[in-house]
Amino acid sequence: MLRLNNVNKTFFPNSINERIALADVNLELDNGDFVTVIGSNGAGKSTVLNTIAGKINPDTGTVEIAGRNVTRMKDFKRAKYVGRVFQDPMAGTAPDLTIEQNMALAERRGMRRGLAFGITKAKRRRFAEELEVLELGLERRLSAKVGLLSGGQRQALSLLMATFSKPKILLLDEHTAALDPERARLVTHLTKKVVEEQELTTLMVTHNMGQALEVGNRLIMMHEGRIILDVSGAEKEAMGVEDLLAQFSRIKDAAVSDRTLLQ
Ligand SMILES: Nc1ncnc2c1ncn2[C@@H]1O[C@H](COP(=O)(O)OP(=O)(O)OP(=O)(O)O)[C@@H](O)[C@H]1O
Repeated sequence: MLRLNNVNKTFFPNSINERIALADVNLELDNGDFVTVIGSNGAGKSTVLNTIAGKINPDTGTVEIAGRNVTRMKDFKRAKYVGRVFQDPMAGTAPDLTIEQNMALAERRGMRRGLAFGITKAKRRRFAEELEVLELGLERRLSAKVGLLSGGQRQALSLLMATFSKPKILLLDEHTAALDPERARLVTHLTKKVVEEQELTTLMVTHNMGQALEVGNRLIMMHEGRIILDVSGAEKEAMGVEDLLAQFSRIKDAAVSDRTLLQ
């Protein structure tokens, strides 16, 4: 479903500010894989997501989504294959538009832009049904401005909107990091539910080790632009936070990110 082949990315090459963000990254995700990504500061986690989304062009290597080489495809064209939720609850939704207007826009993602929202009765009913899944009562607030929602409600809505057009790959970029623990738990729960129900292929960056172990069927750890650990299935299930910390301590000079939460 997703394939990164020998992807390299260096920022400011041959200068004093040179940063090797990705060094020969090879990664293959099968249909329905839910992979959590952890790593040290500057390990390259966001750069991996940006490369898949087309925000960053790799220097060398290729990106394939659903068997198609998208390496040089512009990000807005790739948007129909890629759903993404960011850390900032403000990033995924438009605060001055209503819930239903936001959803109508999300539905048009990857299609020709137009200003008309075209919200019919049938569409409104469908949006309400989609929102019911979240169990937050948002289905009764379709005409409320999104700016009035809490951070957790906005992230839940962003998650729903990101998965609207059945993306080939869902990218979650520390999407619970800015939420308080209770809301983070709620959004984590919703993430599991949405990903399972829609059988989405998902890559989730998190700085929370407990969360990285709790969700998904596979976990990768990055350090200095490389994937240094890749565990799945029973091996992942058997792992605890202390095992991840032990992995970090085995790497010379590596320290867990200073934002790391153990659970
Ligand atoms: N747009 C950019 N311009 C210059 N350097 C960048 C850019 N984006 C990332 N880098 C550098 O590339 C390296 C990898 O950064 P990246 O943001 O992918 O790491 P990360 O694993 O997401 O880190 P963190 O957990 O600290 O957010 C770092 O050295 C970073 O400084």
